[in-house]
Amino acid sequence: MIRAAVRTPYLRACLNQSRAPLTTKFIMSTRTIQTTAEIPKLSDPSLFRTGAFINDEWITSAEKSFTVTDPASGVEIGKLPDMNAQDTKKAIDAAAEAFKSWSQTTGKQRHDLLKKWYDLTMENQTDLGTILTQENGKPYPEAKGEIAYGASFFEWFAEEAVRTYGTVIPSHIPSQRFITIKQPVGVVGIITPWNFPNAMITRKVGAALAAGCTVVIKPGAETPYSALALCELAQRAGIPKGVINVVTTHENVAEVGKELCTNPTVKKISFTGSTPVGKLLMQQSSGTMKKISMELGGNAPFIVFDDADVDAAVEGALACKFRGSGQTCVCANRIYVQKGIYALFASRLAEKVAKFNVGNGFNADTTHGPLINDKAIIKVQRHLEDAVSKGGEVLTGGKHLGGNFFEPAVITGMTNDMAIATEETFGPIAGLFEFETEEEVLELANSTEFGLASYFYSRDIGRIWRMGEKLESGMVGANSPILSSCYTPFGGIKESGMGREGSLYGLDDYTNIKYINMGGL
Ligand SMILES: NC(=O)c1ccc[n+]([C@@H]2O[C@H](COP(=O)([O-])OP(=O)(O)OC[C@H]3O[C@@H](n4cnc5c(N)ncnc54)[C@H](O)[C@@H]3O)[C@@H](O)[C@H]2O)c1
Ligand SMILES: O=CCCC(=O)O
Repeated sequence: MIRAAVRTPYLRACLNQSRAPLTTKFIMSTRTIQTTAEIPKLSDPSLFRTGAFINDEWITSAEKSFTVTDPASGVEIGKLPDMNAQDTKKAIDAAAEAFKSWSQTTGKQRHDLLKKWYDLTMENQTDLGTILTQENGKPYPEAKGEIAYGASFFEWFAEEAVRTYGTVIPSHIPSQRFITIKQPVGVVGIITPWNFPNAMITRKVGAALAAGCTVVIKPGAETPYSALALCELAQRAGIPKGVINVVTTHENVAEVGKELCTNPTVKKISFTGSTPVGKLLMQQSSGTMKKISMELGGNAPFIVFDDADVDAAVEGALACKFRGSGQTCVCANRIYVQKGIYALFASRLAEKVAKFNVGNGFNADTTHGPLINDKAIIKVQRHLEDAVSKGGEVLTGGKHLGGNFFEPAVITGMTNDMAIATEETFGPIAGLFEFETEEEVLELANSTEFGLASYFYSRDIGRIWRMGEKLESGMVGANSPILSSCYTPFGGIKESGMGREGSLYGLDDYTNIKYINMGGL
């Protein structure tokens, strides 16, 4: 148990002379957090697999192994083989062999298997949620929610598997006819992060398998057990040998990644993670001209106009900024609030954030879990200290509570020279910037190399259209803080990546269009 008192000494009466008087008060909080908890027993312990999964075999030994730890307690969860380029090559070969028959199955056959996988995932939702909370730390209800979200991609893409329609193109030459068909690209290399250990995999693998591709997955080293549990269920669903392979690694990640990107048998790389790693993988893949999908970092603006429903905007900011303790690529990073409601918004937001219960994700009253590791703690501390050193004021939170726990914070008086203005925090700090006009905030919102998600709150229909069209991001939430679903296209522009996951577009990333010209008629 860790106790932390947050004492903030004073409040400026106004943010500065020209601004509206600030009625916001600092929120004093004394938090007692529970870092340990009883972990529920798995009703099916065989879901906790202790080996990598290659060609339908569980591989428990390698030259080296790595340890996976519970980010809440620091307790070791288990060890897994730290695989290398040679192991990766074996997985690629297995996937290539399996592709020969899997690519020839009908859409209906793939539908049935994906649907079975979906059913098994939902039947085991609680156990999968337990594994996920243990390795990622997110609160148990949120983890079980992720399992349902992740499974929805199996269901959606099962239904899409039977709809990979081609086209008939009206001919301009009497003796010829033109058609297009969609074909699976081949073996896909999939690299995913730790923040959604289940859903970041399912939305790629669901689409890949539905299209007729086979896969080699490299999950986040912090959260590999969720990926392995999915493989156990895929095996039970009857998905054939070699169609899904998981290479586990930590220390050898660079060589495993390089093998996936340079091996000519792999025809596509689908990556979710940071922009610098995404750029490296693109460079490495260029030699074999692979098809690429990149779901990369963000720096989402969250804009609240004077004409917004302030309560809805506060609730939206709470959900959008603090989901997964701020460790979500689509989390609000820069919160812009118009001058007339700045103080009101700040005070209401801080009041709610002060009531969050930080702790071990398995405790029933925990609303926000730990960050993933000490690197994440160091980054949020750096962002907070940088903001404070440049004049930002912490209304609530901002303390390192020990271990990987950080007290969710609200900071006012944010300025554009602060790190949060340009860097993705990926943690629980809500920094509030004040603005005056729509033009000004639009320019600020778009002044980033990222373009994943943007959000705004307004009740002016003209403004809703204008902002929706002018914000430079792949996804925009207008009075809506959560964008993700299997039905809608997820993805970014600019340095947030390329490609779309989920939705009617999701399968396209895993198919090639072939044009066939039938002449001599
Ligand atoms: N756009 C999205 O859909 C989305 C979703 C989740 C996370 N993200 C982004 O991911 C980042 C946080 O995740 P992270 O810190 O795990 O990112 P990361 O880029 O460090 O790691 C992501 C994955 O890449 C692997 N990796 C790291 N170096 C590699 C290399 N040299 N070769 C091959 N693989 C390598 C990691 O082991 C992990 O599996 C944030 O920037 C976040 O915005 C984006
Ligand atoms: O972290 C990025 C993905 C989050 C989501 O799918 O909503």
